[in-house]
Amino acid sequence: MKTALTIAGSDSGGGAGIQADIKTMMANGVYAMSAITALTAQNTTKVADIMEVTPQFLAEQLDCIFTDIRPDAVKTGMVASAALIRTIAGKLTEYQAENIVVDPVMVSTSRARLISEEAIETLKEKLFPLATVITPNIPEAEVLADMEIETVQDMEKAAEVIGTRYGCSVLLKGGHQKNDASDLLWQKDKKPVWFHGVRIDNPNTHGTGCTLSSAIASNLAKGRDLETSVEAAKRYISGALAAMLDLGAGSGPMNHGFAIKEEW
Ligand SMILES: Nc1ncnc2c1ncn2[C@@H]1O[C@H](COP(=O)(O)OP(=O)(O)OP(=O)(O)O)[C@@H](O)[C@H]1O
Ligand SMILES: Cc1ncc(CO)c(N)n1
Repeated sequence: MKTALTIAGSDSGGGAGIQADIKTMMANGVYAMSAITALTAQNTTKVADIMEVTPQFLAEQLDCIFTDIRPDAVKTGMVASAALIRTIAGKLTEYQAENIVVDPVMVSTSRARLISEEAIETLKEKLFPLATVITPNIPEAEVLADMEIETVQDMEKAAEVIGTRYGCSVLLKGGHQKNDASDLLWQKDKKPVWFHGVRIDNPNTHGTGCTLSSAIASNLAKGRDLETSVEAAKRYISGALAAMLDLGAGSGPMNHGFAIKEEW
């Protein structure tokens, strides 16, 4: 069985972060492992508190994982501080990790800030150059490209600016667009590719970013190329949203197990 690792924060509400990642990896047919960067006390309406692990403890988790079950792909999510990002970059380099998907998580769906200003700089400098692909949403891409994004043309420009600036492929997610939910993949020396998605009328989108990046990592772990992996991930997230789970008082989680039968 192929294996995947998520390096991210725990969401006590179960819809985003480590919990979304593990559910997604399992549903996509790979063995899931996790290195936790922080605990969040969180539900569908708020992030009440955050407790980070120390860089040393994160390093110990990564050592245990890589010296035993080698991940075929790695996904990184919420990493709030520069010291933790440096630890991750160091360990991924030391173990020559492959198929790395970096989700530059900055703000939760419930609008809580999940990264410090200083850490954004470290993310750009240390982690982006190691990434097979980074997966910013529109607000994150605006920060990374220093420009406003309103139109499809703006998305194409921003993806090119980010990819050229940081030397990695970029999947600019269009979940925050008004009309559709199409994502753009920019790769060096290739034509940009649009992955067209129909906007599903579902207000429960907690954890969509975590889920998409984990589904991409799962497919890369299975040996698929980046374009095929994004296409499969898009199908998976559309299915999870279309299942119309409705839990919690805020923007609720998706049904990650929509394709799993309930009875055995
Ligand atoms: N209503 C929707 N219908 C269909 N697809 C959607 C919808 N909302 C988001 N998506 C898709 O979900 C994926 C994640 O995109 P999005 O822009 O929501 O990420 P995000 O903002 O990082 O998520 P998060 O809310 O976890 O921070 C993308 O493939 C996007 O196109
Ligand atoms: C732990 C965690 N990671 C990522 C997100 C972004 O959705 C979140 N809300 N919580």
